Amino acid sequence: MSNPIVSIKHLSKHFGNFHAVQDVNITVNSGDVYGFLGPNGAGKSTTMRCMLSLIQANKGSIELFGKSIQNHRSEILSQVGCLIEKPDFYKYLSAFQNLQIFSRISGKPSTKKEILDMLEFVGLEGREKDHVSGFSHGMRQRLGIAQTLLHQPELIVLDEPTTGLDPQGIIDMRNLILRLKNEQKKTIIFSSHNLSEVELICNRMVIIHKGKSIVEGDVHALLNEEEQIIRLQTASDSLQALLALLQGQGSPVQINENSVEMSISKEQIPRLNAQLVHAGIPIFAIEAKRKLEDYFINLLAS
Ligand SMILES: Nc1ncnc2c1ncn2[C@@H]1O[C@H](COP(=O)(O)OP(=O)(O)OP(=O)(O)O)[C@@H](O)[C@H]1O
Repeated sequence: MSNPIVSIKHLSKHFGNFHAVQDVNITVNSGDVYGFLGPNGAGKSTTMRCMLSLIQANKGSIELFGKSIQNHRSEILSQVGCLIEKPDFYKYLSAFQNLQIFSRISGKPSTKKEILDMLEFVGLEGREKDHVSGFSHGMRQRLGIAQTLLHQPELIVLDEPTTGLDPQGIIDMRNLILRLKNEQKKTIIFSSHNLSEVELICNRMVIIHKGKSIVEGDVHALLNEEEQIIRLQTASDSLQALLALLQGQGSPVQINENSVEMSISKEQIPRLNAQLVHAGIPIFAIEAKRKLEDYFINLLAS
């Protein structure tokens, strides 16, 4: 197996007495679209900042492209494009002029054609001469991505790139990330607090909660678990009959006045359904959630 692009081991970062990140472990391989998933304040941005050496970690090792960020900072960062904060532009200059200035500052000036191609790639063709002041939030985010790509980095790091975007903007951003992976063969790390977003575009992910990496791995392996949580809703006067029928089938998670939540394997669900019909127990709804989904929803609530 090839060496990981990013290897973070036992990373910790505190601000005064507050432990923002504690013993986080992350491995990102070449070609991954890797999701940092976690609720607000979980420690995603802090982990990214440490990873890019924008802030100093207190403990742990961080290697990108097989080299320590501490010892090879500029060499490593020349291969990374990042959008960590809201991108800042010269509002009264055009999209083209902004990219031209950034590419000159980066020390690797792009040609006119390269800048126009980049604007086309992010879906801003035809808007290159327009002032950024007239751009929507989604257009600015895409221009921000164009800026991160100008120096042809191998790794792209995006901190919550869909936050604040309207539904179309979110779809555009997701498609752009997938095109970066498929057409440009980039490795992408992005953070989100939305499980379904991570599921849609990532092949690997880590869940970060209260500064700790809780689960890391292949998105489909983590989400397509056979074990499910189902919620059966019945009439309150049928609850006892329902509980009696469920005895010995899976393990109850929660019992309410007119519903039961239980953990059960996927293939048991049709048989249970048939038994409920046969016993004449009125069921108003059966909802199934994957265990990780349930787990993540509980994390958000905690
Ligand atoms: N410079 C700082 N000084 C003090 N506390 C900080 C600092 N930066 C971050 N924190 C705290 O560390 C915790 C983790 O913050 P972080 O921004 O990494 O979370 P996040 O997962 O990216 O959340 P969000 O989705 O809200 O951006 C938060 O409680 C935050 O208030």
